[in-house]
Formats: sequence, structure tokens, C-alpha cells
Amino acid sequence: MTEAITADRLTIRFGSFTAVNDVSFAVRKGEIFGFLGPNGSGKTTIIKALCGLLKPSSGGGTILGMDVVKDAPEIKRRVGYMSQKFGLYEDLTVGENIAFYAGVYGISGTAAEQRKKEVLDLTGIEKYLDRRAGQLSGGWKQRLALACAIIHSPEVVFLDEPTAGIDPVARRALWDLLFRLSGEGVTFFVTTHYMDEAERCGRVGYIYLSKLVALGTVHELQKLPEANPDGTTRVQIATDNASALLGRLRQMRGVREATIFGQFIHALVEVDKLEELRGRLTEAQIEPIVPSLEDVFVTLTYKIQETSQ
Ligand SMILES: Nc1ncnc2c1ncn2[C@@H]1O[C@H](COP(=O)(O)OP(=O)(O)OP(=O)(O)O)[C@@H](O)[C@H]1O
Repeated sequence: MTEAITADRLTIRFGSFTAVNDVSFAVRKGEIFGFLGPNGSGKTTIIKALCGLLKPSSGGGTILGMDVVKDAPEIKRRVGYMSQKFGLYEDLTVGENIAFYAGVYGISGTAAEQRKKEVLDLTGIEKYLDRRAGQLSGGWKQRLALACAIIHSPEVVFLDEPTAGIDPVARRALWDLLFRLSGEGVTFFVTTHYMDEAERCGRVGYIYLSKLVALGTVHELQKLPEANPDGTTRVQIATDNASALLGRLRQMRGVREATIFGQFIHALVEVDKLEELRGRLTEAQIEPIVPSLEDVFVTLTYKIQETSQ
């Protein structure tokens, strides 16, 4: 069995509201799978169902071959889950938090000491061992939360927006850690709103309005026909003042989307209007580009909104 996580037509309803609608996917062992989608699209609810914390209304899933409903108690023991709220005890020290989670997973004595040392080494948090969790910075709290989530050496780890609100250096440190663990065979399911993080993942799923609307490698998603509508081309526009040009550009015929990326504008333009655009923007350099992941998701979202109107 090479699949660590599967969802099979997973559907979760809260009363008459469908939070997760017929979602299917599979994550291979050792993969880092990125999961994206707007707020409220159903990401956390899927994680909870896969961790055995929430019973699906229909459909189901597996973790390491175990059924998420029938084997929920075993799954809870075997997976690591770092929720958005981290689940740390702010009044306890770093060492006490780790010891507490070791106890929760039934690890004691020399095994607990050994494992504690390993996660301290791995996360580099040993220097704060005696500091209360509540007094750590966001980046260190997040590393402590990860240490607690993996204290029982889980083969599958769910991380729900693990890097929200932390600085780029701390984010990179966390990703280095994930790559290291994935190299050792640990499977990660990571939700994020950061496109650069999604691009680090082996494969990415995009959920919108409770449905999985795209799934694949970044390269595959960039080539999706839905993200590259017939008769359009994606261009990068270099100009001295991108902000000033953006408003004008959005009014021009044949420009379907335009947004600023650093010093450039990315635009989705109708092919037969491209020459006209070049003629009107003589001061700008216009070059064809492949869509960024953000371009892909924005275009997909617009398309779904259009077709559901
Ligand atoms: N226990 C619950 N009862 C009722 N509705 C719920 C419950 N849990 C979640 N929801 C709703 O289900 C939807 C999906 O929520 P979920 O937390 O899974 O979204 P998300 O994609 O993780 O969002 P975010 O990016 O903001 O974390 C939301 O509309 C939420 O309000």
C-alpha cells in the first residue's frame, strides 16, 4: 500500500449546510500534500474527518489503510494533528508541554525521555525548554506545537495553517523541518493560504465552496484548460508604475483579469486584442508567461462563480 491518506466521496453536513461535498483524493506515503481554499471552504472539516474526530455524513476515507470511522480510535493514536489553535498550554513550559503530549500518547519512562530529546533536536527548541509556552514568539510556539504533534512519531501528520502569521525566516525553518521528516517517510497534509508554500508541495488540492475543484502538481495545475481559457493568453507587463496602470488596464477591451505581482502586472488577455494592447501600452514591456498558482486559483474561482450564476 503506497497511499497514506485517502478520501472517498467524503461528504460532511452540519444540518442543512454541506461543508464538504463529495471530495475524493489520495496522498502517497512520504508526500507533502498542500491543501488550499478560501476561508470556510471546508479544509479544517476534512482534516477533522480524516483524523477520526468528525463522522462523515457519507463517503469516507482511510489513513494508512485504516477506516476513518471504524478505526477512529487507532487513527487518533497514530496521526499527528497541529490545529490552527496549536493546543498548547500557555502556562506550562516548553518541556512540560512536550511531556504532557508524550503522556497523552502513552509514552513514558526512557522512551519519553529519548523521544523528547529527538523532537527538541529536530525543532531546535531546547534553548527555550524552561520558558512558558505563552511567552514564546509565534514562530517558536509553532515549532513547539509541531514538536508536540510529532512526539509519538506519527507516520501521517496534518498541519492546519501551520505558518499563519509568522515571519519568513520562521516559515522557512518549518518547511526545512517538513522536508527533513518527509525524507524519512512521514506524510504531510498541510493547509495554507500562502502560494509560495503551495509551490513547495509535491501536489496541491484546491477546494472551493466545499468541493475539490483542482488537484495535481503545480505544473499540472498551471496547464489546466480551465486556467487557460481558449482564446486567451497570460502576460506579464513591466512598467514604471504598475499601480497607476492597473486601473487603466482593467478598463481595456480584451483584458479579463489583471493584478499586481511585485513590480509587474499579470494579465489574462484575449489573444486577438493583444496587438491592440501593445499598441496602447507602448511604454510597457509585455511578455507571455505561464500562470502562477495564484493566477490559476483566481481564474478557476471566477470561472466557477460565472457558471454558478
Ligand atoms: N461544527 C460546525 N457546525 C456548523 N458549521 C460548521 C462547523 N464546523 C465548521 N462549520 C462550517 O463549515 C464551513 C467550513 O469550515 P472549515 O473550518 O472547514 O473551513 P476552512 O476551509 O478550514 O476555513 P479557514 O481557511 O478559515 O480555516 C464553514 O462555513 C464553517 O462555518
